[in-house]
Amino acid sequence: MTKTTTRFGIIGTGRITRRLVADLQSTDHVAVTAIASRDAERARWYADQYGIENAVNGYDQLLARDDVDAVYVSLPPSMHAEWSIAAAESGRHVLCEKPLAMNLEQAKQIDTACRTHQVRWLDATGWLHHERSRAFEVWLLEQKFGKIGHISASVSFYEPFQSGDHRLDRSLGGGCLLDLAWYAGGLIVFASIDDLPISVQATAVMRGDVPIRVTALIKLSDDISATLSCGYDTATRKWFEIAGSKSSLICDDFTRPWTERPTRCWIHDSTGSVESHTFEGNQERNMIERLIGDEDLTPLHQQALQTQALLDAIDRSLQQGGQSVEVEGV
Ligand SMILES: NC(=O)C1=CN([C@@H]2O[C@H](COP(=O)(O)OP(=O)(O)OC[C@H]3O[C@@H](n4cnc5c(N)ncnc54)[C@H](OP(=O)(O)O)[C@@H]3O)[C@@H](O)[C@H]2O)C=CC1
Ligand SMILES: O=C1CO[C@H](CO)[C@@H](O)[C@@H]1O
Repeated sequence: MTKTTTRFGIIGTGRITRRLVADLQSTDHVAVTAIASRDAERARWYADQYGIENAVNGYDQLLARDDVDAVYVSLPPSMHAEWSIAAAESGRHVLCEKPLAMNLEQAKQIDTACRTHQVRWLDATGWLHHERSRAFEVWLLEQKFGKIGHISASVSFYEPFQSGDHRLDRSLGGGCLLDLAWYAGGLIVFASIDDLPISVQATAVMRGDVPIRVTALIKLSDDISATLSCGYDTATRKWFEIAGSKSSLICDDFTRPWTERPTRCWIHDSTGSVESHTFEGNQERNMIERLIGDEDLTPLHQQALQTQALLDAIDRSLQQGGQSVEVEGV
């Protein structure tokens, strides 16, 4: 894409839309021209509230407009594939909320539709685009921590759900597996470099048919293991650790949703020395810039598909009573 303005249309008016709209509007070469809701009055309210020129009644009506170059799909997970594919088929670039889809098959369909229609896509997984993640990547590639033995990722928020919250509705993609393990699983995939997850054993705490805590033991190779734990039942926890033969990286704030405050990580070695690093930046703006830029996004697409494959395997293990299952290669 050139440095002309990319005009975004937003589909959905949920909680996260309120946050991302500001990041879209404050990114250079981006304008938000329209927002669509299932409800005309809600679209009007959002448009007025956030200074968006056009309020659109119905998602398909947004795709029929000629002032939209890219679509931000901000809907419950069960609707991500349908509307991302529809956006791609109408020639629009796609920024789809996390989790990319309900499963790997749908995720691949989104990727294929975007390739076929030659549009760019990203899932809106902010942490991947933080300055800190770039530093982690460099450290991993230069083997700063020595030989990796274990990776641990944990994401929890205590959720006193409002009734009707889509996160408690399985048919809409509710539950912490898709919602929160997307973050933790993504981190494990990100940190594993060439040793992608190969098998998984998982257990869950359920509320009705929806997992509200998921814990998984993941094998990356014969000598690398990972643990993942996510839930709605404990206070906020966003923990990530990469333990290597020389040192361990510890980060206690890795998803950093919705704030621009500085974030830290620590590297502990076996002599007891601790190195501290502080990072700043707006991960969401970085993400939007990458989407509208001309960088090859294939590695980020692979990361998303591999994360989705890991979540599929965790789900299969849960359905099989916690048995060890293989992770499909992507
Ligand atoms: N990147 C991040 O940091 C975050 C990402 N998310 C992700 O964003 C997505 C949306 O989450 P969130 O904003 O919390 O969701 P909300 O439930 O607050 O909003 C979802 C929106 O989707 C639309 N919608 C369409 N059909 C339905 C339906 N059947 N039930 C409920 N809503 C429907 C509604 O908009 P309308 O009726 O106006 O059309 C609604 O406002 C999820 O995939 C979630 O995982 C969430 C929080 C943080
Ligand atoms: O991605 C997310 C970040 O935090 C929320 C907790 O309030 C999650 O439920 C959400 O989907």
